[in-house]
Amino acid sequence: MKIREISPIVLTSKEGGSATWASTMILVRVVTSDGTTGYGEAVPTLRVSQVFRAVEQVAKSLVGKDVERLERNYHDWYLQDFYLSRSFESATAISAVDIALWDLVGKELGAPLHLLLGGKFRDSVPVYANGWYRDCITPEQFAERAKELVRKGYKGLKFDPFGRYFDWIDEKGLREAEERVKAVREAVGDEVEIMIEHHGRFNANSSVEIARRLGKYNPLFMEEPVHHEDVEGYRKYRRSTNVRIALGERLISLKEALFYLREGLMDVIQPDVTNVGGVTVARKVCALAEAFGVEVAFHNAFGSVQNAVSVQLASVIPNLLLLESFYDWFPSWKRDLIFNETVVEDGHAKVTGRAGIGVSINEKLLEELEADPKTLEVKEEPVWVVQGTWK
Ligand SMILES: O=C(O)C(=O)C[C@H](O)[C@H](O)CO
Ligand SMILES: [Mg+2]
Repeated sequence: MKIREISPIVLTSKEGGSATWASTMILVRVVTSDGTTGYGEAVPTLRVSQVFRAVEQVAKSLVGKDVERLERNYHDWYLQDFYLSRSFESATAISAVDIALWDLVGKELGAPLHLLLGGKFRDSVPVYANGWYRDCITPEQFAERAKELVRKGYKGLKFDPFGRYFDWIDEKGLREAEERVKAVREAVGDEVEIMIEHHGRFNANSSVEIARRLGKYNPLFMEEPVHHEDVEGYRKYRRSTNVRIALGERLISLKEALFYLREGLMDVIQPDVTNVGGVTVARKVCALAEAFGVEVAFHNAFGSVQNAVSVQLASVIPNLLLLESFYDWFPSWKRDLIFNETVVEDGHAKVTGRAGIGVSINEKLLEELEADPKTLEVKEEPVWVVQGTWK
């Protein structure tokens, strides 16, 4: 099949998500010469209109090419884009197109993604919850909400207890964070995994102090404790703490993943299929991580197409730790968009057998939700915030 058209589509709705960025999805639709349609998803937390334009740029290099030549298509994008390939917008654009191409190959062969990738290693995917603590401020509110998750069957939950602090944190911030983490730990007991999200926003001194205060609550991992590009900071954090480190949601290429793996800076890698280079690159990152003895916990925070693909990828790799899931905290339109096909039951996501990415798209709803990208710039809040915690 030939690629006939590649179109970016921005979706939003009045029903907001756990933050401004979570109220939007950027889809990419690829239509082939025989009229088949495939879908991918790009990162919505950035400059939405620039991502939109970046997808149009990818279309210039791939329209007319063979759908099935997945590696070759990624290479042809790099050939055209290599001078700017460090651009996050460009990486998320090719990632979204790559996902749509895998969707199309699966539809052409009548095979779900997990079969194209070598078959299921597990029949369902263990997930942890994120996005659940919107408007939780006090330790009691965090604890109450955490108990609700356990009642729903979740065995892992992640949260950012640091409110508005950025780069450094003072005693007041440390105390508030510790009270929240302590309350959650006491609410869920020792059997439930808790993960501490830092959103890559602290300097190493602050993060080391945070680890000293919160390590006693046995977090499964400390996520992005320092700024992503602060390699010396990560080295200092690594030699100064004994907690497990997770990072990876900002990785935008295989070579960048290799750099962090070779430095030994993480115990858990969190590639995001919508920015690391799609399925084509995500599966290579997982294999590389396996060789380094690093476990995978895909970043999975945006929309229901990304979620569907991440469930498929998580079902096939041997070194999966857990898959992140906002699924139960999506605005309902995100679940309706894929006919709610990837429900979470008892802390596990179902692995569907539908051809391609494993879900179908509600085209009627898609038309209703389509928005003008220029109207969706995230203005007032930092992108890490979960609604209501930004006080
Ligand atoms: O889900 C995570 O791990 C996140 O860090 C969520 C982020 O706030 C989201 O991806 C926006 O950057
Ligand atoms: Mg994160």
